Amino acid sequence: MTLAPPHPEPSLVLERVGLRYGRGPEVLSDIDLSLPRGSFTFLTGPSGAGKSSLLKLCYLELKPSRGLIRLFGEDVDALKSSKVQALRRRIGVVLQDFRLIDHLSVFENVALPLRVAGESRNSYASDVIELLNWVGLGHRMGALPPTLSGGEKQRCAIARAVIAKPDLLIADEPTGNVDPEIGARLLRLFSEMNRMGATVLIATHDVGLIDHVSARTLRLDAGRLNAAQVSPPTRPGRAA
Ligand SMILES: Nc1ncnc2c1ncn2[C@@H]1O[C@H](COP(=O)(O)OP(=O)(O)OP(=O)(O)O)[C@@H](O)[C@H]1O
Repeated sequence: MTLAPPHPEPSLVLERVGLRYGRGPEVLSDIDLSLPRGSFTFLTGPSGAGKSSLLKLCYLELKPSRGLIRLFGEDVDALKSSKVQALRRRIGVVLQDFRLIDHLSVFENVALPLRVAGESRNSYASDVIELLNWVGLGHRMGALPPTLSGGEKQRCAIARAVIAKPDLLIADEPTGNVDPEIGARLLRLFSEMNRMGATVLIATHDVGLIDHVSARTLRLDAGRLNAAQVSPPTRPGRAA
């Protein structure tokens, strides 16, 4: 029998991280952040505080100007780029600009992480269809992204982020373009991923979202992270 280590390595650790764009001022300063494995964290803060920039550091789209990032126990700075790419494939990401591939259908966009992982269409088709039905895109499976509404693009991006059951799920305003009912449904999806073991980090202005799940909430103000607090759900049970 193999016993789990008493203190498993956090999914992500940032130590004294700072970020500046080019020669501009530091937009993030002295960020200390640890995401324990299987944790659920919300990131809030006013527009321009640096939430999107911090998420981009977390999924290694940006390099910090100073400080250290450890992802899944690995010091990112010391890794070869092939290893960095392998670590990034363990992250599901939902970005504000969605980054869907315009010439691939909704189905193909969502299936892409599985295709890249070498799975055959036969093995994943029913999972992709089930997930698309769950996010309310069952009727748009053959559509190309440029023909989708903002909310449909967002749901497609979320489905793509979760289809491969990532170890770490990072989402930037994932309910920004949908009505409250669909927002609650999407939050259920994130909660379910978390229940299955994924570490979840969501940046949001949506206080309603935060109120519906028991999670740690971090606040960014002018590029600095404030002490954590745990927000119990205002309603009993898990996500709405
Ligand atoms: N590519 C870039 N080049 C230069 N400055 C940038 C770039 N991206 C963001 N910034 C600056 O970094 C700061 C933080 O921006 P960021 O988008 O991370 O904030 P945010 O909290 O996500 O804002 P919002 O809630 O409006 O999305 C802002 O001052 C912004 O102007």
